[in-house]
Amino acid sequence: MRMSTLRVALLGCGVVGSEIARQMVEHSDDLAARVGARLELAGIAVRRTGRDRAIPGVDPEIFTTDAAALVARDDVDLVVEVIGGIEPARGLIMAAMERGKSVVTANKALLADDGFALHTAADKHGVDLYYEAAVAGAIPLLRPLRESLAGDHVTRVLGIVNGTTNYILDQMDTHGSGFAEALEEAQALGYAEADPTADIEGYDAAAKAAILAGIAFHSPVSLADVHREGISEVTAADVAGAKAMGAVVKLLAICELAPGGEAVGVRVHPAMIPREHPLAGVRGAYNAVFVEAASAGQLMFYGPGAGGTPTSSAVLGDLVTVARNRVAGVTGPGGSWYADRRVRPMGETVTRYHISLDVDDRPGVLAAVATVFAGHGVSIETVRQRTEVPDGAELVVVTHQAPDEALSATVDELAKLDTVREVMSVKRVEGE
Ligand SMILES: NC(=O)C1=CN([C@@H]2O[C@H](COP(=O)(O)OP(=O)(O)OC[C@H]3O[C@@H](n4cnc5c(N)ncnc54)[C@H](O)[C@@H]3O)[C@@H](O)[C@H]2O)C=CC1
Ligand SMILES: N[C@@H](CC=O)C(=O)O
Ligand code: NA
Repeated sequence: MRMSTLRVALLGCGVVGSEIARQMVEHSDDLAARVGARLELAGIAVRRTGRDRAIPGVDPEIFTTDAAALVARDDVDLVVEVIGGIEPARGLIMAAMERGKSVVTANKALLADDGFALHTAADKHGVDLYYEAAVAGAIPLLRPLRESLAGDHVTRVLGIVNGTTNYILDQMDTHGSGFAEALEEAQALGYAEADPTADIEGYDAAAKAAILAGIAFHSPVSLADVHREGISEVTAADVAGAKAMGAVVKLLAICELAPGGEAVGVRVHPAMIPREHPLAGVRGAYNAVFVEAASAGQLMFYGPGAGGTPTSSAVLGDLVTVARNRVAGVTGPGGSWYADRRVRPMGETVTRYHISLDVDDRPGVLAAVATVFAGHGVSIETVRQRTEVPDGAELVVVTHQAPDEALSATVDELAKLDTVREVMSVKRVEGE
């Protein structure tokens, strides 16, 4: 009996798309055996044809600049979207689903912006929408959360989910590299988004945090709900200051269920973590995510979070899954947002601070500083004074846990003290 064929439209042929096409050709027999049908590239939508599009085994005639026409073709069964961004990706995915085609995408920006509507459309049209590559690249994370942990109660997801910023911070920590130089290397290696602002300013990690929180806590969370700070203001002095206290600076995504479960907190910001913490050892563009669940306890997922080849692994895994479902005439689990939880403002988050102050070196300064902390109910864990600062001193204060709003009000008031010449750096401390 002849094996049937499923025809795939590939939208986008950049870092990730070209790798998907290459592997679909190279591993076509294995993929067919796993799916129970051949996966054939029906067309590849690109922004411009005529460039050197040679992918061995791919007919140059299948490249097209008309993505909408490709998606609408009757001989296309499945659609893979790796263009990125909001439009035209959203319109193309919606059009595909309306025509009964299952979709695989790596597009975290879109999922964080409109995941609820996209899932609603997928359910309505009886198709699959899979996006494992959208969070933490190659690492299987969304499927374990949606499927393997569907019977457990997830309370916290914490991790490093942006390869570019981890690469930059790691280069700054290990080699003392400058920010710009490390960013250029990350772009050359294909880790960074087309517009690196998305990585550097934390938008990429925030989109991933929104997706993770929505799945983990069964409640819709969008990018706008995420408290976001990037790494563009992390200085060599911050990295050195962290080193001096046996810590390392990482950009963390933290999604947590508030006690009682009525609210969720979702935040992305640079934080100091102790060097002995497992996340401190995550180097280069690698990602790592801790998931804490009531019955499972602590789980850690680790691996390559960016780059064309690793990301293609997650996309092809999803493609095999939706193709198998298509062969079996079923769809996989859809969105699960039955719990309508409030998104807690950042001020309610309980955290710790590392604050570095440039102060006058004279009697009463420490007492004045301590009074400000006490006035906001913030307890100090350690104070260290360094006297290398010209005509003054550097006070480094590490706090106990306190609400973020009390900590930021403390910093605002410290900045107004006559004896404080400058608040040099403020970093949250996590992982203890
Ligand atoms: N590069 C990475 O490490 C990872 C990327 N992703 C996601 O994968 C997606 C693709 O990323 P990359 O391949 O890195 O980006 P890319 O910028 O290398 O590729 C996107 C391609 O789409 C093309 N394109 C733009 N508009 C188009 C249109 N209207 N029709 C057809 N083609 C069009 C561009 O010319 C470009 O070649 C994005 O959503 C990204 O966030 C996800 C995980 C990791
Ligand atoms: N730009 C992203 C790519 C993967 O999502 C990153 O650096 O992690
Ligand atoms: Na993933």
